[in-house]
Amino acid sequence: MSTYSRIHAIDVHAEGEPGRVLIGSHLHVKGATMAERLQYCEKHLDDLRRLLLREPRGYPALCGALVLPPADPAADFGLVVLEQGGFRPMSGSNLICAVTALVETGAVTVSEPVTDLTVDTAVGLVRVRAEVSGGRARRVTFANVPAFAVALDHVLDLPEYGRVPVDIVFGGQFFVQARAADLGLVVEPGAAKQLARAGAVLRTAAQQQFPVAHPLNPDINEIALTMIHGPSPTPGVSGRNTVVLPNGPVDLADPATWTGSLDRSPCGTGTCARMAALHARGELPLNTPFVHESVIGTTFTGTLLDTAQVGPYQAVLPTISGRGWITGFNQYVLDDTDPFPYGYTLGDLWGATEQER
Ligand SMILES: O=C(O)[C@H]1NCC[C@@H]1O
Repeated sequence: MSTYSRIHAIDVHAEGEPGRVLIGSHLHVKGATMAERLQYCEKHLDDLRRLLLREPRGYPALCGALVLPPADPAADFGLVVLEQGGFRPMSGSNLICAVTALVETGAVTVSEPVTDLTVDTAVGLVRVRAEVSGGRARRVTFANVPAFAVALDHVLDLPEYGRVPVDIVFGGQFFVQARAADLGLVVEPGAAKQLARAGAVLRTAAQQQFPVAHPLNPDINEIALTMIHGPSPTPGVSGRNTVVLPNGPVDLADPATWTGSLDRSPCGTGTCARMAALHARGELPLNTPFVHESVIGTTFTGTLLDTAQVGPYQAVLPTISGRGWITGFNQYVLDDTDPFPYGYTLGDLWGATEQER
């Protein structure tokens, strides 16, 4: 007789970006701090991440949010983010997905018209304000951890694209950010494949050519994502961007591996990082709304509230505001006879084929 493991998840999207939210998972994630718990997930829960995000249960654009008890008693819950590239300390869209799921299922104490929450993450506490009416989270605004520019206009050497100036910036994760025009691209849905391709090259080259480490948490030391940005023709919008998430290993010598998946949302951590770069250039003052549009036309609104110091870096304190919608209440199953307990990827949709059993 075969047996099943069952995993309950609430599927949500934040301005188009899907996040599979795990609440009450009963996972014993060990660690005195969220930074230690993130490391525990990396060491012990990667099978679960792959099972949920890959085929046949997941798809390349899918992310996830693991809701945990907070390590800091000042917080309401702890958050560890699951992406195709690995576990992550923070994510704007996934935080909005988690808050939407928690509020709308009554898993946190909800008050209308505003529910205030504090989220414990591996990079610090994040204060959240959810606008709630009729039991629904209509809008989620969060005050992110400090964002800062590590380098502006650093020139990367890229195969095919040549020498391209980039910003290396932190907004809850480390980003390499480049202008679309410098890659011969525009940020439009019709260019999705070319944007994903360029994003994969930029991230891999940045990882090889520009080591990073967060001054307060040196274990956060990976350029996780690429942002490609440009102007927007939409009235009232400050700029358009897409973030490229890896969904398989990339080899700069093998163009067949230059793939990834585009963030369907305007990317919360990426927008914070982008605002930090603009502020460092004197192009975005404090208290000025920055409306960032995704490749599918959804928006997050960011604002810089103040400045701060993070180790040697001049930082800014950003807020991001956006909306989430529940798309499903699901129970995923792993049968112990299933030949793919870690899921799998196939090169038609993904960066690489991986069918480890
Ligand atoms: O909003 C964000 O921050 C993210 N969306 C998917 C990739 C990033 O984590």
